[in-house]
Amino acid sequence: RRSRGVTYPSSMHRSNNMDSSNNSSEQLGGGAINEKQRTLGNSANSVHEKEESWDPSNKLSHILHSIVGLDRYPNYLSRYDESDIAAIEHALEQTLNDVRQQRKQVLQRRNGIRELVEKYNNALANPSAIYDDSQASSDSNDVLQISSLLQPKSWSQLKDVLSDEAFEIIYASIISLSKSTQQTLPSVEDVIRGKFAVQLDPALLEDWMSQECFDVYSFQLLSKDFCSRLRHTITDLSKLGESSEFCSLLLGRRPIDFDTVGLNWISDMLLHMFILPISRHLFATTEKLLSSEDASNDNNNNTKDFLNWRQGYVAGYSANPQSDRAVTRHRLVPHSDDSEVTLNCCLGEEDFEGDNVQFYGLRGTPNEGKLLGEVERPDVGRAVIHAGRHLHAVSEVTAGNRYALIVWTRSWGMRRLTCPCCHLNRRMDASCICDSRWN
Ligand SMILES: O=C(O)CCC(=O)C(=O)O
Ligand SMILES: [Fe+2]
Repeated sequence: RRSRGVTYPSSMHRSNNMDSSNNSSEQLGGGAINEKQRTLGNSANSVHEKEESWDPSNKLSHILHSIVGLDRYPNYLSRYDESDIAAIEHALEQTLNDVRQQRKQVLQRRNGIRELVEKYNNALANPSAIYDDSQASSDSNDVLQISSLLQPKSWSQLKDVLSDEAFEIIYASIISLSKSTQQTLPSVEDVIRGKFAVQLDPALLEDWMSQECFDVYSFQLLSKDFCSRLRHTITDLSKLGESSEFCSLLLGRRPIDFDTVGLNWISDMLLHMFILPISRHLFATTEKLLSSEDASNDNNNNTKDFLNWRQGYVAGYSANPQSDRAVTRHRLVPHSDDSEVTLNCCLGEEDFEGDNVQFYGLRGTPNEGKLLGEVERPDVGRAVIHAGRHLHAVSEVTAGNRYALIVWTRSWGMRRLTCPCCHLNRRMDASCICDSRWN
């Protein structure tokens, strides 16, 4: 397999040999993001490295140059000799093969997880059925749901999910907004799905939220009971996932994605009720999600659209990683997320030790790479919210298991303006090669 990006040197953050390049997502432990070694410090893949050959299969920058060239110039390939053209074709074919292979694996895995969840639901309804293969499964076109964690249908059911503060703030804001616009109180379903745009008064945020360090804020979000039910559901699923019927799915060996296990409502709820309205005040201008004019205009309703993609999952850590408890890592190396704004809520367990979330500054700013602060062992149900480009790490867990609910969000509107590198560094003032002005 080609090795784009694996030539970086190890740094102080990567002294543990658990992070060696063969640490794929199927192995437990360590703190790697994926099998590629990445560092916060100077990369060897810099102008100082004298390795000058054209190698689009192994150098990401070379294949990116080809793709941009193909898009920009007519007859772009005419400037290459035949073997160089073959090298581009080969590199793109490898990428296409990666897409095809991953697509197949992703679809197979999702179907397998659907069966697993259906079996789990059957077992909840009839505890002796867990090993009974004769159970009829539901129609695969049904919306997948987990019967122990159904989407709240009423405001009083939502109250059981959220912390008291979070519920009061959301409920009061929705009542006052529907009164001022003379609408009837929306259904919880409409708010969860984003059909009713929640707006939060900045004065309420000031009372509710604390600043943990530069550009990182924390607040009570979920009820302890809900966190415990979610944790148990995740560990029950991963336990069933380790049975011989399902172990090839590697369910508890990777962070468990809410959409694949029928818990998509959790990601939707957190996006629409909290991340969007909070980001409008805290991140809209710094993360260039809205122009400063739009951000200060209270009547604009862009809030609904400015973050329009989300992925929610549970990440588990332990001193003793175990796939049947969905605790996959010891720690997590410094990284930025492929997200504009990230929410991270502590789910417990109650007695873990270590696992502080450390913040190392925003990419593209003078503080990049400097340790700015740490969030130590928050209360269960307490969340932090930060820009995805804020470098962060999770220190080693020294006792117990620790689960975190993570939601990543993106703005495709903003991402259409820049290439990934300008995007990550928020270089919106420069004319990016993706911008139509660039010629
Ligand atoms: O577990 C955490 O607290 C952070 C996880 C994280 O940074 C991530 O999944 O991107
Ligand atoms: Fe992260």
